[in-house]
Amino acid sequence: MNATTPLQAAAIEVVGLSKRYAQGKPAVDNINLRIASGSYCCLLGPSGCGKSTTLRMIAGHESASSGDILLENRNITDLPAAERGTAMMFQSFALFPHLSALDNVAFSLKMKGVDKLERHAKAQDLLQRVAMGHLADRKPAELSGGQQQRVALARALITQPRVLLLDEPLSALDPFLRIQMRAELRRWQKELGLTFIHVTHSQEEAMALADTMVVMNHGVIEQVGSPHEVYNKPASEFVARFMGGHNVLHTPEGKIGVRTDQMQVTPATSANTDAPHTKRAVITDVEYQGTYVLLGLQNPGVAHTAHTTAEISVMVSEATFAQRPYAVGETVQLSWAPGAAHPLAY
Ligand SMILES: Nc1ncnc2c1ncn2[C@@H]1O[C@H](COP(=O)(O)OP(=O)(O)OP(=O)(O)O)[C@@H](O)[C@H]1O
Repeated sequence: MNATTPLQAAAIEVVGLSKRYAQGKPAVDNINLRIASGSYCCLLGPSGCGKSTTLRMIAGHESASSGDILLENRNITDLPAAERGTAMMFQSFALFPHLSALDNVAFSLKMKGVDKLERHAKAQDLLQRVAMGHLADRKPAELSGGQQQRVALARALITQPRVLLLDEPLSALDPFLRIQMRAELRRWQKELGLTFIHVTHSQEEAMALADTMVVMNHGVIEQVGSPHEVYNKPASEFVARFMGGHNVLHTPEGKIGVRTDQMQVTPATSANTDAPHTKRAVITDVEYQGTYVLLGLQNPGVAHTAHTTAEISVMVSEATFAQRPYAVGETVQLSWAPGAAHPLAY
């Protein structure tokens, strides 16, 4: 699939990019992608889908088997990592524990042989930019998670990258900190006006952060779009199921996706069978979730045991459910507005 973001200039363009580690299907299989300059792009997909390999090839930490990578129209495919104009921020920030914030930020300049006075001045300047100037002498263990993230950001920025690459930067954090940190990442990206490419396996994280989501599976791109587009119009059964909140139904017109909150439940009557945009189903689970009740349903005639998993889920508001509660075993009629059904390509 060709994935293009029109109008804006591309910071990164990937053309026919593949990575083959061994015999068999490539880890990344001939992908095409344009990432708009100044945008927040999330590469998303299940474990093993090829998202980290894609990021590592952009970073120059992995060679491409074929294809090209362009950064602002410059072909960087075969350049060493340090000459590409990209920088990487790793999982849980990967700061050196024995170095101060200042020395962590100055580290890559030290490796390049920049003298101490100059590298410290540059590092201090960057720490000030991320509101950490006053804590430059602290070691990572003496900083909060949020402060560590800002040091990691300053450390990545010291090479003046055009594109910042983030490999699951939040995955090792506890859930509360993760939500705080992602809001901060998003703020810094907008403030710095840089292009961020962030790899995650979390749909929620990608939806919260991305201007553009790239959903990958088995080494190929399944869909590219804004979180709203991807969530509301999943292109394939995989995307609908991976994003969650959707039912995949087989209709005479083909496979469709319908959001679980856009299906209505009514008691089954003999009058309402077999109409378009409706389906008979039997309730197998009733889960109270607070503001809504989640009904699990199965096709009629399927034997229901403790091991049966619901084929269809429907969210009913608490108030609607209170007006007409449903019980396990009850046969109901599901219906949806024609506009709520999205055709799935495969
Ligand atoms: N160095 C390697 N040598 C051989 N195979 C590899 C190597 N790195 C990755 N792979 C394989 O390539 C495929 C894609 O891996 P990749 O790490 O890109 O996936 P991912 O989507 O980032 O997964 P995760 O979320 O688990 O990190 C997987 O099948 C993986 O086993």
